[in-house]
This record gives sequence, structure tokens and C-alpha cells, in this order.
Amino acid sequence: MTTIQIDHVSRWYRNVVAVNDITMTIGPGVTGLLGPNGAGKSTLIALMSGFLAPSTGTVTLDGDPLWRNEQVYREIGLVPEREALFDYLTGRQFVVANAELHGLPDPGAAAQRALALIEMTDAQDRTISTYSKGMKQRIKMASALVHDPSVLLLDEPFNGMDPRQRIHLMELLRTMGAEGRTVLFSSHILEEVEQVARQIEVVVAGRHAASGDFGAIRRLMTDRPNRFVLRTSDDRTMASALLADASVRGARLRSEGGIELEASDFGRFSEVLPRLAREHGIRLHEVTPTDESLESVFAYLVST
Ligand SMILES: Nc1ncnc2c1ncn2[C@@H]1O[C@H](COP(=O)(O)OP(=O)(O)OP(=O)(O)O)[C@@H](O)[C@H]1O
Repeated sequence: MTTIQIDHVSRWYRNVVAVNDITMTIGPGVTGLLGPNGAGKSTLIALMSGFLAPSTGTVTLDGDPLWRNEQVYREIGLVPEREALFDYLTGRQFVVANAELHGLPDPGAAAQRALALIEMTDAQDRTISTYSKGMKQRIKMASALVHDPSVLLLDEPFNGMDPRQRIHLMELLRTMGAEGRTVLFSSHILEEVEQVARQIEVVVAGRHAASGDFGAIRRLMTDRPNRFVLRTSDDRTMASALLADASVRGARLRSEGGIELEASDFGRFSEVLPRLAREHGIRLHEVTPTDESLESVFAYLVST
């Protein structure tokens, strides 16, 4: 059982905060790291693979720090996003080279095992330049798996794949997860993530915005945020009318004007609010959700 623990980690590049105080635990099975472009996913993966030092906080693998720790690198396989492969090598030569870099006792045998695992045995003697996008992705996977790591990290592995390649890779990831490996892949597409991941971690603008299984993330889309600030033409009347309804848990008049409100049932609240306003002849000037993390997740999820 291998677990990556990210503890209050921030990482900035000069004045850009790419990862902002993130705490999360990645355990065995398949985890999807979901977030829009620029959310900080690649930075998180680089931190988890020991390629990047956190600016603050710690990243550990079963309790051992990852940064500059050769011992734990042996446990990790990384499939990077970029395509910088050595096009003039054959698939086999590329995987063998990685086995040699790891100092494995029998690089040839290790490469054959990895190539078989991702079903690239038949194509192993062709040069990488002749491979399709999906094959390139698989050869990167074979080289990441050549030392039989317990952790596999993949950065946007489905990008540019056709549907058949996508299904094949999903199968592979599921198998790896079922074998007890800790598999994490990043994506900006919810549907892609929920098809294969047991656990989903959502990052938005460098922050950890949500965490849970597919059901929990989907519920965020329907439950919607439940804290709001309202500005109306008659806050006092509006607040007491709202408080009388079962969809509202609490409402308070703010000293600076407006109503601070907590809804217990968003669906019903969204119907009741305009109806009550109409009944009392009150104009609604502003309805703003104040539950920022949920709102950002929601805005992101519905925009994809
Ligand atoms: N080496 C770097 N120098 C400066 N800024 C960087 C660097 N790497 C990333 N960033 C910035 O950090 C933020 C997070 O980037 P990151 O690549 O981690 O996000 P991402 O979610 O992987 O996005 P993408 O899918 O577009 O790669 C972005 O604003 C990005 O511009």
C-alpha cells in the first residue's frame, strides 16, 4: 500500500502562485486530478514525482519526503504530458534505455515485461516516429512502468487520443488500480475522470476545491452553493419572508446593508426567492453566492 501525502503545500514561480496551500492524500486505486488549464495540475504532479520542491509544506510517500530522495523515486513511474520522445529510437530501445537508467539487473527482460503489459510487443521494433499518438502514449507508459513502480502518475494522458485509444488506456488504468497500485492522472474533462477514477480531486486556480467520489462531485453540481448575500429594495421584509420558508436555514441583516442568507435546499430556494419577491413587491438587486470554493468548482464543472 503506497500513499502520497501532500501537506499544506504551496509552490510559486516568482510571483505566480501555481499551488496554494493544498492538502490531499492519494492512496491506492485510481485518482483523477481534475481542473481547468492552468489550475496547477502539472505542478502538483511534478511535486508528487519529486521533480519539483514545494515552496512551503511537504510531499511524502509513505512518510518519506519525495524531494531529492532517490530511494522513493524507485517507487514512482511518471508519464509526462510532453511528447519529447526520442523519435529515432525503436519503442523497445526507448524502454530498455529507461530500464538501464534505473539500473535494473536485466533491462531487456524488464522492457519485455513492460511492453507486454501495455500491449506494445508487436510494435516494439518500429521507430517511435512511426507511432500514432496513442502508441506514443503507451510507449511512455511502458517506460514509466519498466521498474514496476507502486505509483503511476500521468499528466493529461488522454489528450489527443481517439475514442478507441481512450477506452484502451482507461482499461489499463483500471487494471493498474485494481492491482493495488496508486494511480493518479490529470484531466480537464469531468466525464473522462469519472469513467475511470475511484476518487476525484478538483483543483481550481491553485486551490483544492473539492474531493470525493464521482457521486460527491456530481452532487456539488446539483446541490449548488448555499450561502448568499442578497440586496433588495426592502431587505427587512424580504428577510422575514424568507425566514418563514423551509428552504432557508438562516437570514441576517448586515450592518452595511443587504441580507446574509443560508439556504438548506438550493432547488427550492431558487424557486421561492423570486416568488416571494413578486408577492411582496420587492426588487432583487443582487444575489451573490459567498461559498467561494464551491462556487468556483461549480462554475468550472458546468463550463466544461
Ligand atoms: N515554470 C514556470 N514558470 C512560471 N510559471 C509557471 C511555470 N509552470 C507553471 N506556471 C504557472 O503556474 C500555474 C499552474 O500551471 P500548471 O502547468 O501546473 O497548471 P495545469 O493545471 O497543469 O495546466 P495545463 O493543463 O495548462 O498544463 C499557471 O498559471 C502557469 O502559468
